[in-house]
Amino acid sequence: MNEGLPYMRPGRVVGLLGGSFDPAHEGHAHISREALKRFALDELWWLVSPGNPLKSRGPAPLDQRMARARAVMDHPRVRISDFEARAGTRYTAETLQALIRTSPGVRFVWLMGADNLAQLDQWQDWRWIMEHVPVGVLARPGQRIAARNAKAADIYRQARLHGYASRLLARGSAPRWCFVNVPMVDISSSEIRARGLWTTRGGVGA
Ligand SMILES: Nc1ncnc2c1ncn2[C@@H]1O[C@H](COP(=O)(O)OP(=O)(O)OP(=O)(O)O)[C@@H](O)[C@H]1O
Ligand SMILES: O=C(O)c1ccc[n+]([C@@H]2O[C@H](COP(=O)([O-])O)[C@@H](O)[C@H]2O)c1
Repeated sequence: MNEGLPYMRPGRVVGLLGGSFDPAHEGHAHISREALKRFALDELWWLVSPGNPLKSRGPAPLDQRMARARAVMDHPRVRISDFEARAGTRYTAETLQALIRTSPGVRFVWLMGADNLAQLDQWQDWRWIMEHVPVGVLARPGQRIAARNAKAADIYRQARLHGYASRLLARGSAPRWCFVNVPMVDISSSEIRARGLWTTRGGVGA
């Protein structure tokens, strides 16, 4: 049972971009295209979260966030998935365990923007994540210093792969992570919400 995700042959490399996507925007699409190239991914799956465990405010309804995500990211190698809601997982470590169980032999890479690297040490079982899944981090405006000072980056400094070798990220075993300095797109979901372009009940604002 793969909870709605496609069958992937063992050995294929799948990047996972988890997020609230409340709403999805061009920044997500941009880092996805960059990640496909920079980390030599075969596919990339957006995991539209039922809700970030660290955020107190609940996001817009999942079906509306999924619909917006599909409209923003139309790419033959990117899939938009509600795997976490289907599998009943919320924490990333649990989600990764479920994915590894359902897709044996597939090489997963966890992807995130630099802001999330700075907070990674607050995630549930974050060391398990680092020890089991390679992590690709993409530059985000204003987050360079926070990412550089991240506790996770310091603890796992020996496991860091240089940006120029990013295409090898999934070719070795964890712990292994890589920060890539991609061109940056300065946009966030919170800014879109603040401008009233996405209502808290979902959908495009009036
Ligand atoms: N403009 C961007 N540049 C780089 N990474 C980004 C960008 N926007 C989002 N990301 C990354 O995409 C993932 C999902 O992001 P998320 O859905 O939380 O969007 P967000 O814009 O960060 O939302 P919010 O403003 O509500 O925190 C996270 O890993 C985040 O770091
Ligand atoms: O597992 C955790 O403890 C955890 C804590 C915070 C965030 N995450 C995940 O990080 C991803 C980005 O979250 P967000 O809300 O910043 O888009 C999303 O997949 C979340 O489920 C996971």
